[in-house]
Amino acid sequence: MSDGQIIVSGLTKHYKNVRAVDNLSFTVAPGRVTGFLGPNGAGKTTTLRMLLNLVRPTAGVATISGQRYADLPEPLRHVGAVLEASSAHKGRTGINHLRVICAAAGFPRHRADEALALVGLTPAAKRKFKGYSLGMRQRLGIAAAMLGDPKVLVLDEPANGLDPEGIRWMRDLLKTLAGQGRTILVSSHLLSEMQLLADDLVIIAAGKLVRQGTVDQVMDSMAHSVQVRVRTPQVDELTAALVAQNATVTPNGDGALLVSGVDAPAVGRVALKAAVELHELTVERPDLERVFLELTAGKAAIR
Ligand SMILES: Nc1ncnc2c1ncn2[C@@H]1O[C@H](COP(=O)(O)OP(=O)(O)OP(=O)(O)O)[C@@H](O)[C@H]1O
Repeated sequence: MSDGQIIVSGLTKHYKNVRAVDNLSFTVAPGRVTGFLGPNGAGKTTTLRMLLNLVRPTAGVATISGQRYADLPEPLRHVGAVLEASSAHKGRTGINHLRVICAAAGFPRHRADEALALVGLTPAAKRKFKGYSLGMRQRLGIAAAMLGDPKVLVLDEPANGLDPEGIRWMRDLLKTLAGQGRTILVSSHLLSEMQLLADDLVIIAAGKLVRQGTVDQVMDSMAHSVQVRVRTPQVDELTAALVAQNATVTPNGDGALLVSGVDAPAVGRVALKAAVELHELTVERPDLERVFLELTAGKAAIR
């Protein structure tokens, strides 16, 4: 029951004419930060809402630690969720907002202080919510989700509105929580964010799974776009030798060559065999932004 694994299996949600989520299956492991990534309208929020029993699936099932959310004996102690920017009674202080939730959920009152400290809001404990910045509201939302000390944390676009320092803070917090063995599932439509935040990625487009794996695996799955950057004083000899091995060679304009179709060791071997001197041999990995665009292109029609 406490393993914290999330399993999404054949999950489907149809609204009138829209297949918001379409036979989606993936797993989320405990002890890791999983980025749930997709362009706007891909179906992320709908998926998270089905996971949390807020939307009824048309088909399929989502379980947390082997049970549907609705069947978890103490859901708030098992799963914390931040689905949109935290809202609270405007005149209430941050600490009182959390104490009210503790009282309603039956959590000990001291959890409010602990959760506020966890998100670094202790100095603003007695300030009213209406004076909180968007970043502070996001932090308060996470504090509220953590009140039950949950094994699983689900966050929908938590970095929205955060400045770079706020995003850094969020990354450190989520990595710490994952390091404690918790399952962290965090959605975003922004790649740059996920590149910083996530260990694993689940990428969806138009309600369907596009890729799942570690950040590195997802990158490697796009191996055809990996290029080898090479520099040599014998450009013509090396180009001819590589082309003979079916590699594609493109001058980079700065004196270097970009080679695709063969990996870096192969370029080294070809150069050695052709007695070509190398001054540089590096792997140019595509950035996640490019991978993401390639993966979701054409599937992410604006809906
Ligand atoms: N209650 C609803 N009724 C009808 N269509 C809906 C409803 N909720 C979502 N949709 C549609 O389902 C699709 C997926 O929406 P969803 O909000 O899950 O995507 P998302 O990936 O979270 O996108 P965003 O990042 O823009 O929030 C969209 O086309 C959306 O318009």
